[in-house]
Parts: sequence; structure tokens; C-alpha cells
Amino acid sequence: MTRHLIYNGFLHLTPNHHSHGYWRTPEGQIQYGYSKLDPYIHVVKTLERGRFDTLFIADVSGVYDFEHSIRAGSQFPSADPITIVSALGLATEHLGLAVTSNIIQSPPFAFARQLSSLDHYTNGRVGWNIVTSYLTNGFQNFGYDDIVPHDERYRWAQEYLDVTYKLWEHSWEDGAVLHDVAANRFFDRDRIHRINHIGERYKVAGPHIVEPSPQRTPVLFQAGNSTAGREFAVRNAEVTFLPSATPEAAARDIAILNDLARQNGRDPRSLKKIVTLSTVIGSTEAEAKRKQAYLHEYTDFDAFQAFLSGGSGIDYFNIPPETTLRELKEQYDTSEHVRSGFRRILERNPDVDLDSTWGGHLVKTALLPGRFAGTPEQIADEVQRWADAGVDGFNVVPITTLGWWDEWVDHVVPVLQARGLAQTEYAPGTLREKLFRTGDRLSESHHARTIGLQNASASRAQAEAL
Ligand SMILES: Cc1cc2nc3c(=O)[nH]c(=O)nc-3n(C[C@H](O)[C@H](O)[C@H](O)COP(=O)(O)O)c2cc1C
Repeated sequence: MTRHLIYNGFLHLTPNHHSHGYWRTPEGQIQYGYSKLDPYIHVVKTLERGRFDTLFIADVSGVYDFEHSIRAGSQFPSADPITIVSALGLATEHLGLAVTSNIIQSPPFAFARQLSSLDHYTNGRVGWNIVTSYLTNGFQNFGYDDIVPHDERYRWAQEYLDVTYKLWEHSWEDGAVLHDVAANRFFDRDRIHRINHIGERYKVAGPHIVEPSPQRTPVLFQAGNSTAGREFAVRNAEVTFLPSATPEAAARDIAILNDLARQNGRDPRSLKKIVTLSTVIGSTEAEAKRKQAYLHEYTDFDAFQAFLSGGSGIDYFNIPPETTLRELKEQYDTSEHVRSGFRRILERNPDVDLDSTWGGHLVKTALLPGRFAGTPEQIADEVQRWADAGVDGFNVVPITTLGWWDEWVDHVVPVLQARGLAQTEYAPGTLREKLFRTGDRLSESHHARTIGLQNASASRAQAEAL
């Protein structure tokens, strides 16, 4: 393989991630096992068999709406991804394990401690999908009356990250672990520092209370393609998810991000750009299309609309289906929720007619899983098109989060491997080393490394007084 394309298995610990309504088919009922551990063990073993880079667990900390998403089990309920990582780590040897965690649900000190612990227990295979949360109900579950405005969430996220960076990268110097029996020193207290972070939202003394893990900072994943989202990505992310719906759109999005990275003094290659790949696999094209039609037939459009409404802040149920895409686009541009979402919908079809109606568009393009239906060879062609546009990899979206992966691994992966589009063996080392081949740690020029500890000398004095 000339270029390492990244493959993430994308799922959510919930009955229905993106195939809203499919649970009503005999095939979809495998999702009844969503709250058990064993089916996920099978998933990660399958992903590892298929040499996937990472299991990527999505998460929300609230409900999309109180009607259809609850009735249909659409991203409701949602178990905490962090709780499953130790178990999945034990069942695997190489697979990266990336969890989504938003900035509202746990204070940065507690979260940094959890991720350091997991990075130890998985020998350095942990990643973090940094999200700011887009659900109003999510904010209401953590003491807010309403969603915090979009750009303010990104400022908040930066402070949250800065606290975790100080804990992961700066609280413990290299060489702090001594195990020196003769000197009676397990640790070198002079190399372990309080961080004394005092910011707008957080006041955290430290020191970090987990010793540095193999990667220190977990591999940083992020999505968000608004202006604020892109700035956040080039400052922090190592892997970013593009909303691009076509290879042409991806090439444009990549060029914008690369320019921004360069302006920020960052090597654009250090930021991997990946897209969503959702497929229906058939042994013939006709079979794939039949399966896609079946998926479509069982789509629960009310649940799908609730999902779109909760994420966008636009109540589609109160918008007449004859509303034009142009009118909706204007609302999305100023929405406090997900700004790049509607752009993705528009770009799915580059020739989209802005004067066409929302109702027509919904029916035509509802299917996230199954956006591309074809044979393994056709899927490999599609992968090649994206790779040629410059994307670094894919979030593979299954039809059902449980059970479906064998089909991909048995039928698609061998074709991808034969064409040099997927790895046949894992590289050794931590997740970061596997993905970037530049070592276990974040690069020295990354903001997390350069931020240092303000008042480092004061912190050292305080550390001495520990
Ligand atoms: C592939 C992908 C996965 C995402 N997963 C989650 C998730 O699990 N939880 C979440 O709250 N947001 C998730 N998001 C939403 C992003 O975190 C972000 O809110 C969104 O991309 C909009 O950002 P923007 O307004 O800067 O464009 C995901 C987005 C993408 C494209």
C-alpha cells in the first residue's frame, strides 16, 4: 500500500445509529442486542480481522426529541462509550479505540484521568473525538437552560483542551517515574507539577493523578467544518472528519484546511482528513440496489426528521415539505447547532437545485447508510475516487452497528487489500504510531506541547511543597 488510508468502524452504543426504522426488519433486529457487551466484542474482533485502524464510538448526552427519537430508539438510549473501552481493549490487540466525549459532560480533570487510565490499559490505543455537543437537551442535562452559542462552544472547548493538555503533557516531566529502591523514591517529586490552570471556566490545580500513559495525549479526532470548527481543527486535531459529500467537495474542503494549517504554521500532512463512507454491499449491482430499496422502504422518516431537527436546531416537523432548500440553507447558516450539516446535504448532489423542496429532497436522500450501493469492486472504485481527491481515510458506516461488519470484512476488505487501498497487517506500536509513523507522542510543535505551564516556576515551588 503506497499510502495508508485510515478505516474507522463507526458505531454508537444505541439501538439505531443511522438506519432509522430498519430495526423493524428481521435483519435489523440484531440491534436488540445493543445493550449487551458480547455483540460489541464480536464487532471489534471482526474489525481487527479486517485490519481496521480504529473503532470509533459516537455519542450524545441527550435526546434529539421527546417524541420520535424515543419511540423509535434513534440514538436513544445512549450508553457511555468510556465504560466499554477496557473490555474492548482486552478482546483486541491492535485496534484503536476512539471515544466521543463532549465538553459538558465531565470536567476536564476527571476526563483526562479517565483517558490516561484507558491509554495505559490498552497499551496506547485510545483516541478522543472532541465534540462540543449540539443537542439542547444535552445542555439541559448539565445545568444549562439552552444550548450555548456555536462559537462560544468552540472557545469553551479550547480551554477544556488546554486543561487536559497541561495535565497530559506538562504535569509530569519525562523521567518522573524512578522505581529507585536504594533512594526510596518511587517517583521524582521534582518532576511532577501542579498545573495551576486558572481560566474563564476552569480552575484546576493538579498535578495529574495518573502517570503518563504511552501516548500521553490520546489521538485527537474532531469534526466541524464551520469557520470556528476549522480553526479549532487546525489548532488541535490530528484527524478531522470532513462533511464533504462528493470527492470534488472533499478536494475543496481539503484545500481550505491545508491553507489554514499552513497559515497556522502547521504541516498539513499532520492533519488527516477523512470522510463518511456508507455502503450497501451486493454480489451484483442489482442485488445491492435491491437491498438499498429495502433499507429505504423501512426508513422511519419521522425518526429521521427528529434526528435532523435535534442536530440542526431546525424543527422540520413545522416546516412545510414544500419549503425550498434555498430557504433552509439560510437558516442553517446562522443555526447554533451544526453549521456544516446542511452544506453536506447540499453537496451530496453538486447540481442540487436550491429551488427544489425539502420534502422531495428528504425522500431522495434520507439514506445515510447505503448512500452508495454496489459490488465490492464498485465500492473499491468509489474508495479510489475519494483517495484520488486527497482524503486520508473513511468512517465506515454500517447498516446495523451489530452484525454487519462481517459482510464488509469478508467481501470488501479483500478487494481493497488487493488494490493496495487497505492495509494487510498492522504496524506495531501505539495508535498514534500506527496512524502517523512518527512516534507515540504528539509532535513537539503541536499546541498541546507548546502551551507549557504558565507560572511553571511557581508551580514547581508549589510542587516542592506538596
Ligand atoms: C463523522 C462525524 C461524526 C460525529 N460524531 C459526533 C458525535 O458522536 N457526537 C456529537 O455530539 N457530535 C458529533 N459530530 C458533530 C460534530 O462534532 C460537530 O458538531 C459538527 O460537525 C458541526 O460542527 P460545525 O458547526 O463546526 O460545522 C460528528 C460529525 C461528523 C461529521
